[in-house]
Amino acid sequence: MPVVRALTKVAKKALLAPGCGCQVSAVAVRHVSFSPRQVSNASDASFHSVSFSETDHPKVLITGGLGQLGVGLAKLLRKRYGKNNVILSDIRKPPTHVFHSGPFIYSDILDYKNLREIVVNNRITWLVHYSALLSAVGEANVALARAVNITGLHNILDIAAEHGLRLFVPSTIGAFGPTSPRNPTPDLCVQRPRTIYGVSKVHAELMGEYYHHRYGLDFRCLRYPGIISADSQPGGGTTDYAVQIFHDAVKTGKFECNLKPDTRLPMMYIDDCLRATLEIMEAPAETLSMRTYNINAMSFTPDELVQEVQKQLPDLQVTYKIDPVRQAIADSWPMNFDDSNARNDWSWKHDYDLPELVQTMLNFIGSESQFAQAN
Ligand SMILES: NC(=O)C1=CN([C@@H]2O[C@H](COP(=O)(O)OP(=O)(O)OC[C@H]3O[C@@H](n4cnc5c(N)ncnc54)[C@H](O)[C@@H]3O)[C@@H](O)[C@H]2O)C=CC1
Ligand SMILES: CC(=O)[C@H](N)C(=O)O
Repeated sequence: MPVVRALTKVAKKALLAPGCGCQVSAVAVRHVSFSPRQVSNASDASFHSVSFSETDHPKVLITGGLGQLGVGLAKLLRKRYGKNNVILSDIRKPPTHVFHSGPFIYSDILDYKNLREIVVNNRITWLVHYSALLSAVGEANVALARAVNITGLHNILDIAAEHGLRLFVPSTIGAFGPTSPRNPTPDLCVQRPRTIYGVSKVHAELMGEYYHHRYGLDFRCLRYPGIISADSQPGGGTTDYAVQIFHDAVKTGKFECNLKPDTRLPMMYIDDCLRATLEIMEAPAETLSMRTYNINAMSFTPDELVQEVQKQLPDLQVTYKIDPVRQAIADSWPMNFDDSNARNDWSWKHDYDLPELVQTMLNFIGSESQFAQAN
């Protein structure tokens, strides 16, 4: 598969480069007057939150923008800030409609110099860091997940701190583990995830908060539940079944589920997720009592989802063939997410519960499939 080959090549390059972290450090120290790696004591901390004036539009860069979430986020942000103020980037080739919908640029987050050029040349003020390997693909390629999710994040943090960017990095329900309280899971509790994905996301939360306190980096982070979208495909996670069921139900009337029928996980419709992202990015700093928030909308099991879909498509046939890797991951994740801090601090509120989600997904995929048949 070309994408997998490209990713593996990138990872090998990063991992085999002599002291790949040190190379980045050398670049930062040589060319930048202020670098987190140069600041020797807290009183010198001199990275101030964006010189961005609230009356100006931000200039946004989205990394890993061709995955499940990036294209939708770019569409939302472009509507608000103008088409040319939001740049999508990825290491993959964009489909034609994405390429023509606004600025797209190649960016490998493991290439620090290239990242810095993009930020400088485009006068970026906000960075949304979406590049990652998700939970299931991460377990299948730990070395690559470590490079992209951890080394890549280090590059992003340094670039954001050096250039005074507002930085958004999503975390996940996967940042919790079997020893966390699971029903519900609060913002602050034991976090001992058992996947490289989860470990890298806890690392991202802690590093972002550290850079915020140490260097004044304007770091903002939401822990997303499993995200469900109709017009973009998930990238290899544990919650992917909750997207696939809609496509299979409409196209074949049959669905094989890879999680047990009673596996309960927090989930959210993509529109709520993207709106939450916009809201946390726009929230005045003084409303944020924390820098990493849980957000939630609903929580369901495969069995409950099937029952809701069958209200619309009663002939849907469902079988279960459990994937042991995904099942073990799901069994260690939150069942319900406590997002009361987000609701109190910056008035987070979801719009979609399970019935609206199912109706919206079936309407979208159904009309798309009718259109395809007619053409
Ligand atoms: N989709 C979901 O259900 C959830 C997503 N998130 C987080 O949201 C973010 C976006 O998620 P998705 O869009 O679903 O992910 P995805 O897996 O669909 O897309 C990730 C993108 O990162 C790109 N990428 C990989 N290596 C790269 C590199 N070296 N340089 C630049 N780009 C690279 C890939 O080409 C891909 O387009 C991720 O950080 C993920 O952890 C968190 C919780 C739930
Ligand atoms: C919840 C997530 O972070 C993602 N969808 C995954 O299942 O890995």
